[in-house]
Amino acid sequence: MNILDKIIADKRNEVTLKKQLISAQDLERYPLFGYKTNSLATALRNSSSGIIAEHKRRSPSKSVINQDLNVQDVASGYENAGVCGMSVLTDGKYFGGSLDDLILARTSVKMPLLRKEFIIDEYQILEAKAHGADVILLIAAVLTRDEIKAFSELAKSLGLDVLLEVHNLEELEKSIMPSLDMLGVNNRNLKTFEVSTEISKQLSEKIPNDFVKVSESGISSVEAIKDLKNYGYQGFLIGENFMKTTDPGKSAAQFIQELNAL
Ligand SMILES: O=C(O)c1ccccc1NCC(=O)[C@H](O)[C@H](O)COP(=O)(O)O
Repeated sequence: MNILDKIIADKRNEVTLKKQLISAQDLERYPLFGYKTNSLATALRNSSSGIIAEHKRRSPSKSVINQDLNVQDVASGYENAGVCGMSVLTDGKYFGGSLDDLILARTSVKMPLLRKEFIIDEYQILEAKAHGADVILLIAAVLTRDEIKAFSELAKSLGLDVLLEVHNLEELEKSIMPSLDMLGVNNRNLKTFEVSTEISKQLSEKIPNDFVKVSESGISSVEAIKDLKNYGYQGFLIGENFMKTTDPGKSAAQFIQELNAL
């Protein structure tokens, strides 16, 4: 069983339990459910840097990255640095995140927030909305085309943007549909955990121009971004490179300064 299969098996149990505790109707009564969302896709189209900075305490590939920081400080630091949006990992078991992190980030910043989660049920989309997200992630590797369609249409009806993530051409070809806003190529091989932006480059010409192209994972240099921009990428999801430092906001600010100077 690869890591994604393990995460999804645990997630199915987690969602079943959560649904018994809080109903979908209850989620719709949460104060943040009515929050007016901001489009990440629009922010990326209008940005020169295109950075989506992630809050990531730990991961299956790196174990502990940084457990000492306050999510509100990280969020404010990223916003002050001028990133386009923030990704907040809400999985607890594998990434040390939570929905509380999402709420805390929401109360600290106005920029678009991505709920970075392994979504396998419409319930989690309502949860994302109820906890202040602007964007959800859908992972093609763990969803059927019918699920991608139903989940993305639900998200759009709630005013959420949808980032669809793929790892290969097969996943990309099965997923393309108008209810998606951004197509993300994940550079991390989930079998070996190796990262290479080559896959983003290879798939770039297969992604129709109607979607904002996002390259995800393993990005640690401004040169890599310059290179990816030549392949049409407008969004760059960066976690570990900022989170491994004592001040992720400051690291993001320096990174953006370097990028602008290229
Ligand atoms: O990061 C992992 O080890 C990982 C393992 C299994 C599934 C997903 C995983 N990461 C989620 C992400 O997509 C990344 O956190 C995100 O793209 C940022 O990546 P990085 O800049 O390399 O931290």
